[in-house]
Amino acid sequence: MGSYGTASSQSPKILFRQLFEKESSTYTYLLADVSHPDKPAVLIDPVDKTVDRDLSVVKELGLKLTYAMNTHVHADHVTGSGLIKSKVPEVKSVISKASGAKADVLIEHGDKIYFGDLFLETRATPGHTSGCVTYVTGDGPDQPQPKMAYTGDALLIRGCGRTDFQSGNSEQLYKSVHSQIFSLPKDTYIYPAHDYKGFTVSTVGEEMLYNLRLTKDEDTFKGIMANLNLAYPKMIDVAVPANLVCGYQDLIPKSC
Ligand SMILES: N[C@@H](CCC(=O)N[C@@H](CCS)C(=O)NCC(=O)O)C(=O)O
Ligand SMILES: [Fe+2]
Repeated sequence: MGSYGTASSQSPKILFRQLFEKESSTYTYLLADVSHPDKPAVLIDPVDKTVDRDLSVVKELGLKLTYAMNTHVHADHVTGSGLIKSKVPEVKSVISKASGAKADVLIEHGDKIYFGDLFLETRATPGHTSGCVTYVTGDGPDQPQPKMAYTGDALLIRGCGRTDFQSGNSEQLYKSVHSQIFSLPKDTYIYPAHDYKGFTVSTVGEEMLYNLRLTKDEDTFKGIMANLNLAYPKMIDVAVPANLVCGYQDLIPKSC
């Protein structure tokens, strides 16, 4: 298991911002350790179209962006990671090794990404795509309470990511959510990568009771997922190839 980034001896204080990109209904999350002298920050699931907005917030709050992280290879929008790296070269891109995508840091289950004295722990949650991960704020007395889980498209509020492309597998998704997300403390906040109904946040306990798909038994869940009949995302043919190389590769001088 790997740990990326450095820790200091200050006691950490988390800054949290939930940002929205309306065309793809994507949430981007900005987290920082504001008690650390450098105020190191991470962005989870940035979108190319809103990179300038996100970097303005980072600047206005006096943060030092260190990682641009993705929960998976998105099919409906182009990640902002590549564009961010072209504008702030010291930022490192992060995605799972299992995604097959390029990035500076390829993480696996159990790996930790540190920003100041805070960290996000990686939980492999495949099923929507084979490389999906959930990032969970660190456990332990010096880590923020209550906990937060950035679930990408594995678990949406009252729903979940579809399983009909990018090696999606409903049986795998069911197991991922039950073993890796529903096993977290019930007061853990759930922050998904998308919402199409106006929700912003949920909790593990709430989803265990009210999720319209994951509260069912496995066979019923598989039946629901096989009959969603959703149109393919409009940008899939552009977004997936671009996201496999971390976004807009042509703007980036060297590696992704
Ligand atoms: N209409 C959108 C695509 C909507 C969509 O397919 N969303 C995905 C998540 C992004 S890959 C999904 O899993 N949805 C599950 C659901 O139940 O809606 C577009 O054209 O971009
Ligand atoms: Fe997705």
